[in-house]
Amino acid sequence: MEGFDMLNIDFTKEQLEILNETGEEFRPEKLVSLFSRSDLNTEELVFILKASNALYRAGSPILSDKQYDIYISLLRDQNHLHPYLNTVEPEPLIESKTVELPERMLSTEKAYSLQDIEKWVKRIQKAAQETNVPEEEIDIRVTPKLDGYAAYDDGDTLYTRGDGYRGQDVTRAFKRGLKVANSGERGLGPGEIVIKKSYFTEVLSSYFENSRNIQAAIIAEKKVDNRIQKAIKDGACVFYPFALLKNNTVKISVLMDEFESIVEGIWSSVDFDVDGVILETTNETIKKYMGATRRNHRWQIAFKVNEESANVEVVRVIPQTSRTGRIAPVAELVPTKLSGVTISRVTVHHYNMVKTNGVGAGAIIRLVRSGLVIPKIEEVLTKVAPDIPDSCPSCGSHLLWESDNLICPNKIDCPAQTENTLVHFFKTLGNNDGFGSKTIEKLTSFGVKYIHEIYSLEVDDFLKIGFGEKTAINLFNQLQASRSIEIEDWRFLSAFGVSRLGSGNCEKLLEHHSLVSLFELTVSDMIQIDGFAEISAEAIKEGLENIREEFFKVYDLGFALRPTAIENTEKLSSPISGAIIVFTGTMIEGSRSDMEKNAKALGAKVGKSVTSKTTYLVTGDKVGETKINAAKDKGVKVLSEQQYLDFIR
Ligand SMILES: NC(=O)c1ccc[n+]([C@@H]2O[C@H](COP(=O)([O-])OP(=O)(O)OC[C@H]3O[C@@H](n4cnc5c(N)ncnc54)[C@H](O)[C@@H]3O)[C@@H](O)[C@H]2O)c1
Ligand SMILES: [Zn+2]
Repeated sequence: MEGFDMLNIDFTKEQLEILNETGEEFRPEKLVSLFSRSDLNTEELVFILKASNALYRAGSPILSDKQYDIYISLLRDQNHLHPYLNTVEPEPLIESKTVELPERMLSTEKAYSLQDIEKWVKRIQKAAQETNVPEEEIDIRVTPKLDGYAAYDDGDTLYTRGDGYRGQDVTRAFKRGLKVANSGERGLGPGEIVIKKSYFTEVLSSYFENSRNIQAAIIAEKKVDNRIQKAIKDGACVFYPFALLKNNTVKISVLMDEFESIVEGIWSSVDFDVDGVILETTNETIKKYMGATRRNHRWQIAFKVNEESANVEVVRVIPQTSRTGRIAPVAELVPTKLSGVTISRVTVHHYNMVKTNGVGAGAIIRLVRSGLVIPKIEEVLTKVAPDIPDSCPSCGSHLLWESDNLICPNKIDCPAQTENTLVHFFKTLGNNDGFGSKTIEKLTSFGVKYIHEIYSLEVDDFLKIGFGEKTAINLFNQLQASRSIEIEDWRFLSAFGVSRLGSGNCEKLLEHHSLVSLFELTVSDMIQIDGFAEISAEAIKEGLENIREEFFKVYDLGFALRPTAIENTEKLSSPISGAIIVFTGTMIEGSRSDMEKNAKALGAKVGKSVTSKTTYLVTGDKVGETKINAAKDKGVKVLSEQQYLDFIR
């Protein structure tokens, strides 16, 4: 059967113990015999699933996720109503007592291919049609799927997911010093307990086999190991609420076109174990309409990939000078097939890696490709003495080390840097054709160095440089088009390729300041804006200073720039801006979720339950005296729905 040939059926001592402890009759010999068969009946499939789940939850999986999910789909084919498919796979109990969860916690539907995602997108679009939601209003939020221990924080109690309805009280984890990621507050609902990958590798990996063992220890009743206690104190273990996750939210119409780069970006956006990405629509009407099965939300899906790896020989490592002068080491490989495509080159992180890991001709590396993601070097199996260049392959300048990187310091006339900067400009604008690396190479060989010089070229000039007549006219027309077709001002700015000014940061800055005024910002202006730390603000300021002259030469040519909307000032001037509000009880004038959304739009934060940090408790109908008094005791101001509405109006 496909996907099962690499199955490891030697049980470890730990796995045998786990199977034993479940108290069920999961005999290892029976499992082994079932694993080798492809004609399983329903009962046998469920046996495999239950036993594998027990091993997986205890931190010692016997199957890969893909293999497990194949068994799930076999069971679904035989009986899609089977109870095992309609529940959340249970976690082992840490102690016997369970408590009801404040909100149901579900599993997710899985997709392993683009086709699966396309089908899901179609279902969302259908739901949108049926509820009269225009296509442009469907946003898809993409977040990393954290591979930790699922938990729920209502502000007072921390719960495990349990069976999705009832979990266990593990508030003790917070008492042990566990923090909420991103210095977030308590009460943000569902999330995962996770451990920083880098910390695990550097500090814990010689003592613990995997991070799952540690996650389990953080919430366990028994005393925590000193190393784990230190990891908690160091902030390496955190509870990460999904609400705080870095996300990429895109219109549904562009999702499939940009799928690879979105997945790649999100997959590597956190320093935690990630086993996929979560896609979900954020439109409340659609969410409500689609609802959930007993196992998963229909408006959410997890994209997972099957990882493949191969040991590959390096032919040589070629240095390539990038736009910023960084020398990128590119390893040429003996062509190797991996997840269906032939791979013949892979980028090594930086030259320090080449040096310390001995990547050079003859080295053997382990190459991993996770589904669509670009392959990467997982490990260097056989090191060799590497070749470290000392001069720039493009301009011959003497290279300098700057932390992990080799840098060509020749900012002014290194052809590679010039070419890549120009290519980057036109590629980022994205509203023109023809200025790819071949054209740019030709132009620079004639001494063109700057963007504004390209814009001064006439048809005649292109002819003189050696372009054919048709191409010359086309290039000239494309230049005009690139100025008259409207583009967002953040895109225009990011086209200049200032380090740390990718499109995201450009947009964030432009939400607070106009394009031209960015050049006058001080570091302290910049760090007022959410997401800018001092170091990046300094780098951005320096970067802007470096492009100032060229930027204004280009800007003055007149582009059709669409300004980014400046952040809503209504938000900042509203009476509840910055307040933390909890809504409770049945509201009369509108639904509670609408009120919560409105409060957020007015700049407030909405909490799930009252803590000493809460500013207001807004009470609807039928709220008990005890609840109100408890809030007052915590110093929280209590408002009735009407008082609250008067207050914000
Ligand atoms: N290898 C095995 O033997 C084995 C056994 C059992 C289960 N599994 C794997 O686990 C899956 C089912 O387990 P599950 O239900 O615990 O997990 P899941 O893979 O279905 O994921 C659902 C969970 O993802 C979490 N999550 C992480 N990041 C999130 C984000 N950004 N947004 C929303 N939710 C996020 C949530 O806690 C949610 O409960 C199986 O499909 C299989 O892949 C493997
Ligand atoms: Zn150079």
